[in-house]
Amino acid sequence: MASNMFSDNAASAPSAAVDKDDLMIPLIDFGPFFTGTPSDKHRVALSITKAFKTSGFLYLKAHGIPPSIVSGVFASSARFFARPQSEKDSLGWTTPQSNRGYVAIGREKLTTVEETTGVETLRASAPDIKETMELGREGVEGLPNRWPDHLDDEGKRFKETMQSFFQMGKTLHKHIMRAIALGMNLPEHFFDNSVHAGDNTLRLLHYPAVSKEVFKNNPNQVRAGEHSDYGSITLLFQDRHGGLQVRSPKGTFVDATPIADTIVVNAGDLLARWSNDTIKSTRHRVIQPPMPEGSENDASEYPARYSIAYFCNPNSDKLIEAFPGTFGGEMQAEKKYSAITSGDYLVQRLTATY
Ligand SMILES: O=C(O)CCC(=O)C(=O)O
Ligand SMILES: [Fe+2]
Repeated sequence: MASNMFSDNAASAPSAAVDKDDLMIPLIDFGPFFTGTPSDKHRVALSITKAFKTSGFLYLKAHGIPPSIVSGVFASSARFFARPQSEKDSLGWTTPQSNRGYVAIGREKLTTVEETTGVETLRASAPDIKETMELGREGVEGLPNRWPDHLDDEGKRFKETMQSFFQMGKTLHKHIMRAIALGMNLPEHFFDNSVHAGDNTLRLLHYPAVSKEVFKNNPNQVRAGEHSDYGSITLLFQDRHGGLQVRSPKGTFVDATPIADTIVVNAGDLLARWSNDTIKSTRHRVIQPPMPEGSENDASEYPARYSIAYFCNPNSDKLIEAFPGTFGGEMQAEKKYSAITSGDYLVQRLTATY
């Protein structure tokens, strides 16, 4: 019956988490992808793929990582950043090839400027006000993680917590890639062998409390500069303070306000390239959070913010070139990019920003 069909569709349609200046970011329930009928699964896959093709961003709930695990990772991250600076510096990030270790405030400048000289100028005028800890896949020859486990018991627990969370992110990446495969009319397991290594980066971020003066005195000041992500997809866990903004088709920046127990998922440049630009990698940035109404407005500082960005990547040795259905055919679309391995591409991009 037509009316039933209509109400079924209406009930299952994703709601808009953000809808401003032609930027629509849906909130998608991933649950039915795991437990629903094949048609539920297909419907979820299509809404995920549609979001990646339009805004490049979505919010995901029922993604399979329990909220208690996420809060444990946030707490462990906060304790890590509260360590003395000398301890953190002893675990410092070294090379783009490794991309592992602690990155102090001002070291990385996220930007859209591809040339290193431009990055240098920006870094000098308005460095990102953030510190990060980058954690990679374990067991890669010559590229060890910089764990604090030799420091104390807390350091040992940090290592266990992050290793276990790393595996959860890897699994979620696989499931989202399966949704994309279905949504792009490919076999569900099409990407499995391209992402199974888990060459991902778990980045813990801490944006320290900052005096309001800092932003007032420098209009270019941000917490993290405008950029797009480099890999396949990013799983972003935010705390309750906002500040993340996504660039709209109109060129404005629109708040991606935190929604409890959801993650923000966005497509990265490698997925855009892999999909022959049918999927969008959208620019975003982090600014000072909007201040809540009331007494906090009088505070002289913006509060600290923590986030967790789990950058998913194809296997390092995977040759990335347009996948089937995104070139040729009726649209007569050309392959827009030459093939490059995921590992080489990421090193190129990281070299430009550090
Ligand atoms: O902290 C955030 O909310 C976003 C961080 C981010 O975009 C990044 O590290 O690539
Ligand atoms: Fe990002």
